[in-house]
Amino acid sequence: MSVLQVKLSNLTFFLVFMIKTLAGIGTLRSRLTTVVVFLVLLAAALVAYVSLQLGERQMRAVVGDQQVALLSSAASYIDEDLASKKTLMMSIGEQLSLGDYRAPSAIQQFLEVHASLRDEFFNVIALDANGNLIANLNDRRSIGLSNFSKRDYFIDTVNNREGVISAPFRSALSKKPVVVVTEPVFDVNGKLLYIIGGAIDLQRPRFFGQLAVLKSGQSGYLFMLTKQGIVIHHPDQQRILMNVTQEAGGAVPSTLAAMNGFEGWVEGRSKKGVNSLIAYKRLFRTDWIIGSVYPVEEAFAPLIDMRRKALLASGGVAIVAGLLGWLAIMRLLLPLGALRRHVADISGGSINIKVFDVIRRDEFGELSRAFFLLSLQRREVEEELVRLTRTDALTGLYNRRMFEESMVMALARARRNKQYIALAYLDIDHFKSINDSYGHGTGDQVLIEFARRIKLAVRTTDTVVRLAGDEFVVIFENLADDTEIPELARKILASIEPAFVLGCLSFAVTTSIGIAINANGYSSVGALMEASDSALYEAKRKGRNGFALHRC
Ligand SMILES: Nc1nc2c(ncn2[C@@H]2O[C@H](COP(=O)(O)OP(=O)(O)OP(=O)(O)O)[C@@H](O)[C@H]2O)c(=O)[nH]1
Repeated sequence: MSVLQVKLSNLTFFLVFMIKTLAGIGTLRSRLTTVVVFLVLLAAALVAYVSLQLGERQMRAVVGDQQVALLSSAASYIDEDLASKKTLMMSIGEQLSLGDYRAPSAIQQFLEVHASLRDEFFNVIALDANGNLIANLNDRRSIGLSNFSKRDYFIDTVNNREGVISAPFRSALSKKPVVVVTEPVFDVNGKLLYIIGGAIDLQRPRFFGQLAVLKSGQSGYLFMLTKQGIVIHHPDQQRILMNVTQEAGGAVPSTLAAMNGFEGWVEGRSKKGVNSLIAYKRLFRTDWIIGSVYPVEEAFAPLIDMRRKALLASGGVAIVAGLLGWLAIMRLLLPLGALRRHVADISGGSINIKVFDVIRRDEFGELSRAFFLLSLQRREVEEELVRLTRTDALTGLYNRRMFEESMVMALARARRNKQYIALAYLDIDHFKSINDSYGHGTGDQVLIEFARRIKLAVRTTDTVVRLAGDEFVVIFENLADDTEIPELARKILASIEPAFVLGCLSFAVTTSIGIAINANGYSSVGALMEASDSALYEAKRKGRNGFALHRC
């Protein structure tokens, strides 16, 4: 599984976890806050991640290019050094040739006289055309004891008839790792007289001393090897003259690439397994390769520090933005809280539906208007239900239930105002025969018309009730005395007297009225009902279409 796949699967897992968590969070406010904080965190993390990635990539390129530039300086420094050594050898060869130095002792003396050679070379020797050692600046005792005709640098110089820079090797004379800069000396006829060679000690700081200064950071270092992989310079002295391809583990891939001509920088593991920026550059005068190793950990130390700071900064930004988001949501959702309270109040029985803010133009306004309309409809339905439970469906008068409530209150008022109260009990005479003669429907019409006439005959403050069937009651209030009662009864009888005209039918309807009177309201509903009932019985007994009056 690739790193990207791992990151994606982690992100998916995190998103699923977030959705499940959100579903479990109670209020809309807390869900919104969580979403905002989460999105801000995600955005901050993404911005930080992308910027760091871009920054890292650019920084890698800058540090890598810097390494190559560094190596180019080091390469030209070594090229210059080799060139000056070669020039010196040519000048020595020229002087030997012009001075016609032939005798080995003369050559030895010449070398010893030119002490400045020691500044540039570890040792200078002269070999005759057969490779025999004929002069040795460092040790004249070894003259004549060695032959170097098998050395590559000797063979190459003889064959090329010009000076060469040898491959590195261990000196037979000094046992030190060296490279040799040669120069052939010819007589006037072009015959090779001898070869002089200046040895450079590869461990001698002077030659590569400057390279140490050029290394990057504390843990970075420079190294040099030949195209064939022989180490010329390395901080680990043990590796000098070793061939990197033959060492344990072999050469690292980038070094193999460099041996095949690669120049530039790569990120990879060094020989010690440390992840590093490794750069390579070819020298101009030899087939040597100079390289640099710069451990990534040190190279990107500023970047790692920057990453930590960026994470802290983005975390801080996310916290502040999340906090602001939370405050904004709390502020924006205030009307929702008020709406919820209003709905709860109305469910709990409040009838004040004006609390809804129906003027708002936003979604809360729409919601408030919807709740307002809903509450209005509910109130109307409730009112209708109340009306239905209190009124008689046929006549529209109060029903028995309302009568009892009205009577209790009327009695209380009469007591309070020290007034008379009267209860008239009405029963239509021979109503059964109306039903029987004209049908039940006509009987209903009679009941409706009867109720209408009684309503008109009494004051608006008097209460008219249909108790059941053809039985009605009227509660008379605000009576100063009992003298006006008969007049009220006669008024009712008079209102019923005109013929009932129902469609094409016209007939007379009469009623009997039993009235109970009470002074000051000190009586019960039952007592008044009983008294009015017995008065009605009396009125019926007396021949109907009249009234009787009882006090209680
Ligand atoms: N059309 C109609 N008739 C009803 C209604 N409720 C009761 N009744 C009838 O009304 C009649 C009431 O008769 P009663 O009051 O008992 O007798 P009455 O004929 O009026 O005789 P008196 O009261 O003695 O004059 C019954 O026949 C009932 O069936 C109703 O809603 N509509």
